[in-house]
Amino acid sequence: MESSQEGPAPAQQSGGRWIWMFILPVPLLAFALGLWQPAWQRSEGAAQEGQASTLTSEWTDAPSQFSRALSQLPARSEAEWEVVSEFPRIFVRDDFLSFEECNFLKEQVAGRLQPAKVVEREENKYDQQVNVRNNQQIWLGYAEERDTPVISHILKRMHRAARIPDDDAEALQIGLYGIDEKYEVHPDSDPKNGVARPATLIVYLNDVDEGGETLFPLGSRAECTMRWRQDAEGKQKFGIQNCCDREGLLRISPKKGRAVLFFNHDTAGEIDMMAEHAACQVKRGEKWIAQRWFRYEPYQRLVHPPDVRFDGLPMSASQTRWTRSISQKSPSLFVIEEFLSVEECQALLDLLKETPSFKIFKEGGMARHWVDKEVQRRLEKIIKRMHTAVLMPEASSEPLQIGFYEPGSSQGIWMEMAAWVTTPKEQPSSQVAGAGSAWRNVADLVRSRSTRQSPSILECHTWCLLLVGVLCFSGPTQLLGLMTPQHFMAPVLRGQKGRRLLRSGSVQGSPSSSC
Ligand SMILES: O=C(O)CCC(=O)C(=O)O
Ligand SMILES: [Fe+2]
Repeated sequence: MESSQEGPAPAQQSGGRWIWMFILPVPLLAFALGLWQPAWQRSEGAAQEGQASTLTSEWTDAPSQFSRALSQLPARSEAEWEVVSEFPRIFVRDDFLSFEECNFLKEQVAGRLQPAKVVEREENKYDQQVNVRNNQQIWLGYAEERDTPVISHILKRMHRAARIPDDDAEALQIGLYGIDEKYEVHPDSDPKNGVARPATLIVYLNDVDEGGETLFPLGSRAECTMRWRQDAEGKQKFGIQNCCDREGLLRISPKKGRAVLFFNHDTAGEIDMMAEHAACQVKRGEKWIAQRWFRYEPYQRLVHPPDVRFDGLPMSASQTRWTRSISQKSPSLFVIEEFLSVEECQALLDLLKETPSFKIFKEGGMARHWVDKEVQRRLEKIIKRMHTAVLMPEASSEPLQIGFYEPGSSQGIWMEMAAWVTTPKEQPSSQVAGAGSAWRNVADLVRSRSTRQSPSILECHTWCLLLVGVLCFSGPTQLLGLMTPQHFMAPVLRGQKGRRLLRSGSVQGSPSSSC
Protein backbone atom coordinates (compact mmCIF):
# COMPACT_ATOMS: atom_id res chain seq x y z
CA MET A 1 0.00 0.00 0.00
CA GLU A 2 1.26 3.42 -0.82
CA SER A 3 1.80 5.81 2.03
CA SER A 4 -0.69 8.62 2.32
CA GLN A 5 2.11 10.95 3.27
CA GLU A 6 3.13 13.22 0.51
CA GLY A 7 6.82 13.31 -0.36
CA PRO A 8 8.95 16.26 0.57
CA ALA A 9 8.45 19.36 -1.54
CA PRO A 10 11.09 19.74 -4.29
CA ALA A 11 13.98 21.96 -3.36
CA GLN A 12 13.50 25.56 -4.34
CA GLN A 13 15.70 26.89 -7.14
CA SER A 14 17.75 29.78 -5.88
CA GLY A 15 17.34 32.96 -7.86
CA GLY A 16 20.86 34.36 -8.21
CA ARG A 17 23.78 33.01 -6.22
CA TRP A 18 25.23 36.37 -5.33
CA ILE A 19 22.45 36.98 -2.87
CA TRP A 20 23.89 34.35 -0.48
CA MET A 21 26.95 36.52 0.00
CA PHE A 22 24.70 38.96 1.83
CA ILE A 23 22.30 36.52 3.54
CA LEU A 24 24.71 33.88 4.90
CA PRO A 25 26.71 36.06 7.26
CA VAL A 26 23.56 37.13 9.16
CA PRO A 27 22.74 33.80 10.90
CA LEU A 28 26.44 33.07 11.28
CA LEU A 29 26.92 36.32 13.15
CA ALA A 30 23.77 35.74 15.23
CA PHE A 31 24.93 32.23 16.04
CA ALA A 32 28.33 33.50 17.11
CA LEU A 33 26.68 36.04 19.37
CA GLY A 34 24.40 33.35 20.83
CA LEU A 35 21.26 35.09 19.61
CA TRP A 36 19.99 32.38 17.30
CA GLN A 37 19.59 28.65 17.75
CA PRO A 38 18.92 26.58 14.63
CA ALA A 39 15.67 24.60 14.57
CA TRP A 40 17.37 21.20 14.91
CA GLN A 41 19.12 22.33 18.10
CA ARG A 42 15.94 23.75 19.50
CA SER A 43 14.07 20.47 19.12
CA GLU A 44 17.06 18.45 20.35
CA GLY A 45 17.24 20.54 23.49
CA ALA A 46 13.52 20.17 24.00
CA ALA A 47 13.74 16.41 23.45
CA GLN A 48 16.39 16.14 26.12
CA GLU A 49 14.22 18.10 28.44
CA GLY A 50 11.30 15.78 27.79
CA GLN A 51 13.48 12.72 28.19
CA ALA A 52 14.91 13.93 31.47
CA SER A 53 11.41 14.53 32.69
CA THR A 54 10.48 10.88 32.21
CA LEU A 55 13.52 9.73 34.11
CA THR A 56 13.17 11.76 37.26
CA SER A 57 10.35 11.78 39.73
CA GLU A 58 10.30 15.55 39.63
CA TRP A 59 9.10 15.78 36.09
CA THR A 60 7.11 18.79 35.17
CA ASP A 61 3.97 18.32 33.17
CA ALA A 62 5.56 19.70 30.04
CA PRO A 63 8.72 21.23 28.73
CA SER A 64 9.17 24.47 30.62
CA GLN A 65 7.91 26.77 27.89
CA PHE A 66 4.58 24.97 27.95
CA SER A 67 4.01 24.27 31.60
CA ARG A 68 2.06 27.48 31.95
CA ALA A 69 -0.02 26.71 28.88
CA LEU A 70 -0.88 23.24 30.13
CA SER A 71 -1.69 24.36 33.62
CA GLN A 72 -4.40 26.53 32.11
CA LEU A 73 -6.23 23.51 30.75
CA PRO A 74 -9.12 22.29 32.89
CA ALA A 75 -8.33 19.37 35.17
CA ARG A 76 -10.00 15.97 34.70
CA SER A 77 -10.55 17.02 31.17
CA GLU A 78 -10.67 13.67 29.41
CA ALA A 79 -13.93 12.61 30.95
CA GLU A 80 -15.54 15.85 30.01
CA TRP A 81 -16.15 15.52 26.33
CA GLU A 82 -19.55 16.76 25.36
CA VAL A 83 -21.57 14.13 23.53
CA VAL A 84 -22.88 15.95 20.49
CA SER A 85 -24.32 12.86 18.85
CA GLU A 86 -24.48 9.17 19.75
CA PHE A 87 -25.31 7.89 16.24
CA PRO A 88 -22.84 8.73 14.78
CA ARG A 89 -20.55 9.12 17.74
CA ILE A 90 -19.37 12.74 17.85
CA PHE A 91 -17.75 14.41 20.84
CA VAL A 92 -16.61 17.99 21.36
CA ARG A 93 -14.29 19.44 23.93
CA ASP A 94 -13.18 23.02 24.33
CA ASP A 95 -9.63 23.87 25.40
CA PHE A 96 -8.27 20.56 24.25
CA LEU A 97 -5.18 22.49 23.21
CA SER A 98 -4.00 25.64 24.92
CA PHE A 99 -3.59 28.84 22.91
CA GLU A 100 0.17 28.41 23.06
CA GLU A 101 -0.06 24.88 21.67
CA CYS A 102 -2.30 26.06 18.82
CA ASN A 103 0.17 28.82 17.96
CA PHE A 104 3.07 26.41 18.21
CA LEU A 105 1.55 24.04 15.65
CA LYS A 106 0.81 26.86 13.22
CA GLU A 107 4.34 28.21 13.51
CA GLN A 108 5.78 24.73 13.17
CA VAL A 109 4.45 24.40 9.61
CA ALA A 110 4.76 28.00 8.48
CA GLY A 111 5.77 28.13 4.82
CA ARG A 112 5.47 24.38 4.29
CA LEU A 113 1.79 23.96 3.34
CA GLN A 114 0.84 22.38 0.02
CA PRO A 115 -2.47 22.07 -1.87
CA ALA A 116 -4.53 19.29 -0.22
CA LYS A 117 -5.26 16.03 -2.00
CA VAL A 118 -7.97 13.40 -1.66
CA VAL A 119 -7.99 9.61 -1.97
CA GLU A 120 -8.97 9.19 -5.59
CA ARG A 121 -8.92 5.57 -6.55
CA GLU A 122 -7.88 2.12 -5.41
CA GLU A 123 -4.40 1.41 -4.06
CA ASN A 124 -4.56 4.49 -1.89
CA LYS A 125 -3.78 6.93 -4.72
CA TYR A 126 -4.08 10.57 -3.78
CA ASP A 127 -4.71 13.43 -6.10
CA GLN A 128 -5.73 17.03 -6.11
CA GLN A 129 -9.38 17.79 -6.88
CA VAL A 130 -10.15 21.42 -6.25
CA ASN A 131 -13.89 21.03 -6.66
CA VAL A 132 -13.85 18.59 -3.72
CA ARG A 133 -11.23 20.21 -1.56
CA ASN A 134 -9.23 23.33 -2.20
CA ASN A 135 -7.40 24.08 1.03
CA GLN A 136 -3.74 23.66 1.95
CA GLN A 137 -2.18 21.14 4.28
CA ILE A 138 0.95 19.43 5.49
CA TRP A 139 1.72 16.21 7.34
CA LEU A 140 4.28 16.54 10.10
CA GLY A 141 7.45 14.55 9.57
CA TYR A 142 8.29 11.35 11.43
CA ALA A 143 11.26 12.86 13.27
CA GLU A 144 9.30 16.00 14.00
CA GLU A 145 6.61 14.00 15.81
CA ARG A 146 9.15 11.87 17.60
CA ASP A 147 11.56 14.56 18.75
CA THR A 148 9.44 17.56 19.61
CA PRO A 149 8.21 17.17 23.20
CA VAL A 150 5.28 19.52 22.76
CA ILE A 151 4.06 17.51 19.78
CA SER A 152 4.54 14.15 21.53
CA HIS A 153 2.56 15.48 24.47
CA ILE A 154 -0.28 16.57 22.19
CA LEU A 155 -0.27 13.24 20.37
CA LYS A 156 -0.35 11.21 23.57
CA ARG A 157 -3.38 13.24 24.65
CA MET A 158 -5.07 12.75 21.29
CA HIS A 159 -4.59 8.99 21.42
CA ARG A 160 -5.72 8.70 25.02
CA ALA A 161 -8.78 10.79 24.16
CA ALA A 162 -9.75 8.47 21.29
CA ARG A 163 -8.68 5.37 23.28
CA ILE A 164 -6.49 4.32 20.38
CA PRO A 165 -2.94 2.94 20.68
CA ASP A 166 -0.11 5.43 20.08
CA ASP A 167 1.11 3.96 16.81
CA ASP A 168 -2.24 3.45 15.09
CA ALA A 169 -2.44 6.72 13.18
CA GLU A 170 -1.25 8.72 10.25
CA ALA A 171 1.06 11.64 10.92
CA LEU A 172 -0.49 14.76 12.38
CA GLN A 173 -1.87 16.89 9.61
CA ILE A 174 -2.12 20.67 9.77
CA GLY A 175 -4.62 22.29 7.41
CA LEU A 176 -5.27 25.88 6.40
CA TYR A 177 -8.38 27.22 4.67
CA GLY A 178 -8.46 30.71 3.17
CA ILE A 179 -11.57 32.58 2.01
CA ASP A 180 -13.94 30.33 0.03
CA GLU A 181 -11.87 27.24 0.75
CA LYS A 182 -13.74 24.10 1.77
CA TYR A 183 -13.90 20.32 1.74
CA GLU A 184 -17.11 18.82 0.32
CA VAL A 185 -19.06 16.04 2.09
CA HIS A 186 -16.92 12.93 2.41
CA PRO A 187 -16.24 9.96 4.65
CA ASP A 188 -12.82 9.88 6.30
CA SER A 189 -12.59 6.12 6.11
CA ASP A 190 -12.44 4.29 2.82
CA PRO A 191 -11.51 0.64 3.41
CA LYS A 192 -12.12 -0.22 -0.26
CA ASN A 193 -9.17 1.98 -1.12
CA GLY A 194 -7.04 0.66 1.71
CA VAL A 195 -7.72 3.58 4.02
CA ALA A 196 -9.55 2.33 7.11
CA ARG A 197 -9.72 5.00 9.78
CA PRO A 198 -11.77 4.23 12.89
CA ALA A 199 -11.86 7.80 14.13
CA THR A 200 -10.80 11.38 13.41
CA LEU A 201 -9.79 14.07 15.86
CA ILE A 202 -9.76 17.66 14.64
CA VAL A 203 -8.57 20.62 16.71
CA TYR A 204 -9.27 24.16 15.52
CA LEU A 205 -6.15 26.24 15.90
CA ASN A 206 -7.79 29.67 15.61
CA ASP A 207 -11.09 31.49 15.80
CA VAL A 208 -12.64 32.01 12.37
CA ASP A 209 -14.40 35.31 11.68
CA GLU A 210 -17.19 33.67 9.67
CA GLY A 211 -17.87 30.24 8.16
CA GLY A 212 -15.52 27.25 8.24
CA GLU A 213 -17.81 25.06 10.33
CA THR A 214 -17.40 21.29 10.32
CA LEU A 215 -20.75 20.11 9.02
CA PHE A 216 -22.36 16.70 9.58
CA PRO A 217 -25.38 16.62 7.26
CA LEU A 218 -26.54 13.29 8.83
CA GLY A 219 -29.77 12.23 7.12
CA SER A 220 -29.64 15.20 4.70
CA ARG A 221 -26.48 14.08 2.93
CA ALA A 222 -28.28 13.59 -0.38
CA GLU A 223 -29.14 17.30 -0.48
CA CYS A 224 -25.51 18.37 -0.02
CA THR A 225 -23.79 16.24 -2.68
CA MET A 226 -21.45 17.77 -5.25
CA ARG A 227 -23.76 19.17 -7.88
CA TRP A 228 -25.37 22.47 -8.77
CA ARG A 229 -28.79 23.23 -7.31
CA GLN A 230 -31.04 26.23 -7.47
CA ASP A 231 -32.06 27.74 -4.13
CA ALA A 232 -35.43 29.39 -3.28
CA GLU A 233 -34.22 32.74 -4.69
CA GLY A 234 -33.12 31.15 -7.95
CA LYS A 235 -29.42 31.28 -7.07
CA GLN A 236 -27.20 28.40 -8.25
CA LYS A 237 -25.26 26.74 -5.45
CA PHE A 238 -22.73 23.93 -5.58
CA GLY A 239 -22.46 21.04 -3.09
CA ILE A 240 -22.22 22.07 0.53
CA GLN A 241 -23.21 25.64 -0.26
CA ASN A 242 -26.69 24.16 -0.28
CA CYS A 243 -26.28 22.94 3.29
CA CYS A 244 -23.82 25.05 5.23
CA ASP A 245 -26.31 27.80 6.03
CA ARG A 246 -29.24 25.50 6.55
CA GLU A 247 -30.87 25.17 9.97
CA GLY A 248 -31.17 21.81 11.64
CA LEU A 249 -27.93 20.22 10.47
CA LEU A 250 -25.15 19.42 12.86
CA ARG A 251 -22.53 22.13 12.59
CA ILE A 252 -19.49 22.58 14.80
CA SER A 253 -18.05 26.07 14.79
CA PRO A 254 -14.31 26.50 14.87
CA LYS A 255 -12.98 27.90 18.12
CA LYS A 256 -9.34 28.09 19.06
CA GLY A 257 -8.38 25.00 21.09
CA ARG A 258 -11.72 23.22 20.53
CA ALA A 259 -11.53 19.55 19.53
CA VAL A 260 -14.05 17.39 17.75
CA LEU A 261 -13.66 13.63 17.88
CA PHE A 262 -15.84 11.42 15.73
CA PHE A 263 -15.99 7.77 14.78
CA ASN A 264 -16.12 6.82 11.12
CA HIS A 265 -17.15 3.23 11.85
CA ASP A 266 -19.87 2.01 14.15
CA THR A 267 -19.10 -0.23 17.10
CA ALA A 268 -19.44 -3.33 14.91
CA GLY A 269 -16.82 -2.07 12.45
CA GLU A 270 -19.20 -1.04 9.68
CA ILE A 271 -18.68 2.31 7.96
CA ASP A 272 -20.98 4.82 9.64
CA MET A 273 -22.41 6.83 6.75
CA MET A 274 -23.87 9.30 9.20
CA ALA A 275 -20.31 10.32 10.08
CA GLU A 276 -19.80 11.82 6.62
CA HIS A 277 -18.92 15.45 7.01
CA ALA A 278 -17.66 18.57 5.26
CA ALA A 279 -15.66 21.70 5.93
CA CYS A 280 -17.86 24.66 5.08
CA GLN A 281 -16.35 27.51 3.12
CA VAL A 282 -14.55 30.15 5.12
CA LYS A 283 -16.38 33.42 4.54
CA ARG A 284 -14.22 35.82 6.55
CA GLY A 285 -10.78 35.25 8.02
CA GLU A 286 -8.92 31.96 7.79
CA LYS A 287 -9.18 28.56 9.44
CA TRP A 288 -6.38 26.38 10.78
CA ILE A 289 -6.86 22.80 11.95
CA ALA A 290 -4.71 20.01 13.36
CA GLN A 291 -6.09 16.64 12.39
CA ARG A 292 -5.27 13.10 13.50
CA TRP A 293 -6.56 10.30 11.32
CA PHE A 294 -6.46 7.18 13.45
CA ARG A 295 -5.90 3.78 11.91
CA TYR A 296 -6.95 0.30 12.95
CA GLU A 297 -3.39 -0.88 12.79
CA PRO A 298 0.11 0.56 13.08
CA TYR A 299 0.65 2.95 10.23
CA GLN A 300 3.69 5.14 10.34
CA ARG A 301 5.13 2.93 13.09
CA LEU A 302 6.17 5.74 15.32
CA VAL A 303 6.10 4.41 18.84
CA HIS A 304 6.49 7.04 21.49
CA PRO A 305 8.50 5.76 24.43
CA PRO A 306 6.53 5.18 27.63
CA ASP A 307 6.02 8.43 29.45
CA VAL A 308 5.30 8.54 33.18
CA ARG A 309 2.67 11.19 32.57
CA PHE A 310 0.57 8.90 30.38
CA ASP A 311 1.70 5.31 30.65
CA GLY A 312 1.51 2.69 33.36
CA LEU A 313 -0.13 2.82 36.72
CA PRO A 314 0.26 6.11 38.55
CA MET A 315 3.08 6.04 41.03
CA SER A 316 2.18 9.26 42.76
CA ALA A 317 -0.77 11.57 43.24
CA SER A 318 0.76 14.01 40.78
CA GLN A 319 0.39 11.50 37.96
CA THR A 320 -3.35 11.63 37.82
CA ARG A 321 -3.86 14.42 35.34
CA TRP A 322 -4.24 12.56 32.07
CA THR A 323 -5.91 9.35 31.03
CA ARG A 324 -3.33 6.61 31.48
CA SER A 325 -2.69 3.63 29.28
CA ILE A 326 -1.90 0.41 31.12
CA SER A 327 -1.75 -1.75 28.06
CA GLN A 328 -1.95 -0.35 24.51
CA LYS A 329 -3.15 -3.52 22.80
CA SER A 330 -4.52 -6.96 23.51
CA PRO A 331 -6.14 -5.70 25.57
CA SER A 332 -6.36 -1.91 25.44
CA LEU A 333 -6.57 -0.89 29.03
CA PHE A 334 -6.95 2.63 30.37
CA VAL A 335 -7.21 4.24 33.75
CA ILE A 336 -8.75 7.59 34.57
CA GLU A 337 -8.04 8.79 38.06
CA GLU A 338 -10.52 10.62 40.26
CA PHE A 339 -13.34 9.59 38.05
CA LEU A 340 -15.86 9.84 40.86
CA SER A 341 -15.65 12.35 43.64
CA VAL A 342 -15.42 11.12 47.20
CA GLU A 343 -19.00 12.37 47.70
CA GLU A 344 -20.22 10.35 44.73
CA CYS A 345 -18.59 7.24 46.13
CA GLN A 346 -20.24 7.81 49.47
CA ALA A 347 -23.59 8.34 47.79
CA LEU A 348 -23.20 5.01 46.01
CA LEU A 349 -22.33 3.21 49.22
CA ASP A 350 -25.36 4.77 50.92
CA LEU A 351 -27.50 3.73 48.00
CA LEU A 352 -26.36 0.16 48.37
CA LYS A 353 -27.43 0.16 51.97
CA GLU A 354 -30.87 1.55 51.31
CA THR A 355 -31.70 -0.30 48.08
CA PRO A 356 -33.05 -3.81 48.25
CA SER A 357 -31.04 -5.92 45.85
CA PHE A 358 -32.70 -7.17 42.71
CA LYS A 359 -30.52 -9.86 41.35
CA ILE A 360 -27.62 -10.78 43.49
CA PHE A 361 -25.29 -13.59 43.10
CA LYS A 362 -22.25 -14.14 45.16
CA GLU A 363 -19.00 -15.16 43.78
CA GLY A 364 -15.62 -15.33 45.46
CA GLY A 365 -16.61 -12.99 48.24
CA MET A 366 -18.20 -10.46 45.92
CA ALA A 367 -21.90 -9.70 45.73
CA ARG A 368 -23.29 -8.28 42.50
CA HIS A 369 -26.20 -5.90 42.34
CA TRP A 370 -27.84 -4.91 39.12
CA VAL A 371 -29.52 -1.62 39.80
CA ASP A 372 -33.09 -1.10 38.64
CA LYS A 373 -34.42 1.63 36.37
CA GLU A 374 -35.25 3.98 39.21
CA VAL A 375 -31.73 3.78 40.61
CA GLN A 376 -30.27 4.07 37.11
CA ARG A 377 -32.17 7.32 36.79
CA ARG A 378 -30.74 8.61 40.03
CA LEU A 379 -27.26 7.73 38.85
CA GLU A 380 -27.79 9.22 35.44
CA LYS A 381 -24.89 11.66 35.70
CA ILE A 382 -22.40 8.96 36.60
CA ILE A 383 -23.67 6.56 33.96
CA LYS A 384 -23.42 9.28 31.32
CA ARG A 385 -19.90 10.04 32.41
CA MET A 386 -18.98 6.35 32.14
CA HIS A 387 -20.35 6.14 28.62
CA THR A 388 -18.61 9.33 27.57
CA ALA A 389 -15.36 8.06 29.02
CA VAL A 390 -15.49 4.96 26.85
CA LEU A 391 -17.00 6.79 23.88
CA MET A 392 -19.96 4.44 23.65
CA PRO A 393 -23.65 5.23 23.14
CA GLU A 394 -25.80 4.90 26.22
CA ALA A 395 -27.94 2.23 24.63
CA SER A 396 -24.97 -0.08 24.43
CA SER A 397 -24.74 -1.37 27.95
CA GLU A 398 -26.36 -3.74 30.34
CA PRO A 399 -27.80 -2.12 33.44
CA LEU A 400 -25.30 -0.73 35.84
CA GLN A 401 -23.92 -3.28 38.19
CA ILE A 402 -22.47 -2.64 41.59
CA GLY A 403 -20.26 -5.22 43.17
CA PHE A 404 -19.62 -5.27 46.85
CA TYR A 405 -16.68 -7.04 48.39
CA GLU A 406 -17.65 -8.50 51.68
CA PRO A 407 -15.64 -7.76 54.80
CA GLY A 408 -12.50 -9.81 54.85
CA SER A 409 -12.33 -10.12 51.08
CA SER A 410 -11.80 -6.51 50.15
CA GLN A 411 -12.88 -2.98 50.74
CA GLY A 412 -14.76 -0.76 48.41
CA ILE A 413 -17.27 -1.15 45.65
CA TRP A 414 -16.86 -2.03 42.07
CA MET A 415 -19.17 -0.87 39.31
CA GLU A 416 -19.31 -2.21 35.83
CA MET A 417 -21.13 -1.66 32.63
CA ALA A 418 -21.56 -3.82 29.59
CA ALA A 419 -19.74 -6.87 30.84
CA TRP A 420 -17.92 -8.18 33.80
CA VAL A 421 -14.37 -9.37 33.91
CA THR A 422 -13.74 -11.02 37.22
CA THR A 423 -12.74 -10.25 40.72
CA PRO A 424 -9.04 -9.74 41.26
CA LYS A 425 -7.14 -12.90 42.15
CA GLU A 426 -5.52 -11.29 45.13
CA GLN A 427 -7.86 -9.03 46.99
CA PRO A 428 -6.48 -5.64 47.86
CA SER A 429 -5.95 -5.33 51.57
CA SER A 430 -7.04 -2.49 53.73
CA GLN A 431 -3.43 -1.37 54.04
CA VAL A 432 -3.30 -0.51 50.37
CA ALA A 433 -3.29 3.19 49.86
CA GLY A 434 -5.68 4.06 47.09
CA ALA A 435 -6.69 1.49 44.57
CA GLY A 436 -3.47 0.98 42.67
CA SER A 437 -2.83 -2.64 43.58
CA ALA A 438 -6.36 -3.71 42.89
CA TRP A 439 -5.99 -2.42 39.38
CA ARG A 440 -2.64 -4.02 39.02
CA ASN A 441 -4.29 -7.30 39.87
CA VAL A 442 -7.06 -6.83 37.38
CA ALA A 443 -4.67 -5.73 34.67
CA ASP A 444 -2.32 -8.64 35.29
CA LEU A 445 -5.15 -11.09 35.36
CA VAL A 446 -6.61 -9.87 32.12
CA ARG A 447 -3.24 -9.89 30.46
CA SER A 448 -2.44 -13.45 31.51
CA ARG A 449 -5.88 -14.73 30.60
CA SER A 450 -5.84 -13.16 27.18
CA THR A 451 -2.89 -15.35 26.22
CA ARG A 452 -4.66 -18.61 27.05
CA GLN A 453 -5.90 -20.86 24.31
CA SER A 454 -9.52 -21.83 24.87
CA PRO A 455 -11.66 -18.83 25.65
CA SER A 456 -13.74 -18.87 28.79
CA ILE A 457 -16.61 -16.48 29.19
CA LEU A 458 -14.08 -14.08 30.63
CA GLU A 459 -11.99 -13.84 27.50
CA CYS A 460 -15.11 -13.78 25.48
CA HIS A 461 -16.15 -10.61 27.20
CA THR A 462 -12.75 -9.03 27.33
CA TRP A 463 -12.24 -9.71 23.65
CA CYS A 464 -15.60 -8.63 22.37
CA LEU A 465 -16.80 -6.03 24.76
CA LEU A 466 -16.06 -2.98 26.63
CA LEU A 467 -15.77 -2.95 30.36
CA VAL A 468 -15.82 -0.05 32.69
CA GLY A 469 -15.10 -0.39 36.33
CA VAL A 470 -14.95 2.15 39.06
CA LEU A 471 -13.35 1.25 42.28
CA CYS A 472 -14.39 3.36 45.22
CA PHE A 473 -12.21 3.62 48.25
CA SER A 474 -12.15 6.41 50.69
CA GLY A 475 -9.28 7.76 48.63
CA PRO A 476 -9.31 8.62 44.93
CA THR A 477 -11.35 6.63 42.48
CA GLN A 478 -10.23 5.21 39.22
CA LEU A 479 -11.99 4.21 36.10
CA LEU A 480 -10.71 1.36 34.08
CA GLY A 481 -11.80 1.06 30.50
CA LEU A 482 -11.10 -2.13 28.71
CA MET A 483 -11.68 -1.74 25.03
CA THR A 484 -11.84 -4.26 22.27
CA PRO A 485 -8.33 -4.89 21.05
CA GLN A 486 -8.96 -3.39 17.66
CA HIS A 487 -10.95 -0.37 18.75
CA PHE A 488 -14.44 -1.57 18.11
CA MET A 489 -13.97 -4.29 15.52
CA ALA A 490 -11.56 -3.54 12.76
CA PRO A 491 -12.76 -4.05 9.23
CA VAL A 492 -10.54 -6.58 7.50
CA LEU A 493 -9.74 -6.10 3.86
CA ARG A 494 -10.15 -9.17 1.70
CA GLY A 495 -9.08 -9.25 -1.91
CA GLN A 496 -9.10 -6.40 -4.40
CA LYS A 497 -12.67 -5.40 -3.87
CA GLY A 498 -12.10 -4.81 -0.18
CA ARG A 499 -14.83 -6.98 1.21
CA ARG A 500 -15.12 -6.34 4.93
CA LEU A 501 -15.27 -8.96 7.62
CA LEU A 502 -15.29 -8.59 11.34
CA ARG A 503 -12.10 -9.80 12.84
CA SER A 504 -13.48 -10.94 16.17
CA GLY A 505 -16.85 -12.25 15.16
CA SER A 506 -20.06 -10.32 15.13
CA VAL A 507 -21.11 -8.35 18.15
CA GLN A 508 -24.49 -7.31 16.83
CA GLY A 509 -26.39 -9.45 19.31
CA SER A 510 -26.54 -9.41 23.06
CA PRO A 511 -23.22 -9.64 24.88
CA SER A 512 -23.56 -13.20 26.04
CA SER A 513 -24.83 -14.56 22.74
CA SER A 514 -22.17 -12.84 20.68
CA CYS A 515 -19.17 -14.86 21.66
O1 LIG B 1 -11.83 21.24 8.33
C1 LIG B 1 -12.78 20.58 8.74
O2 LIG B 1 -13.63 21.10 9.47
C2 LIG B 1 -12.92 19.15 8.35
C3 LIG B 1 -11.73 18.60 7.64
C4 LIG B 1 -11.94 17.23 7.13
O3 LIG B 1 -12.99 16.68 7.21
C5 LIG B 1 -10.83 16.47 6.53
O4 LIG B 1 -9.77 17.03 6.28
O5 LIG B 1 -11.01 15.25 6.29
FE1 LIG C 1 -12.83 14.59 6.88
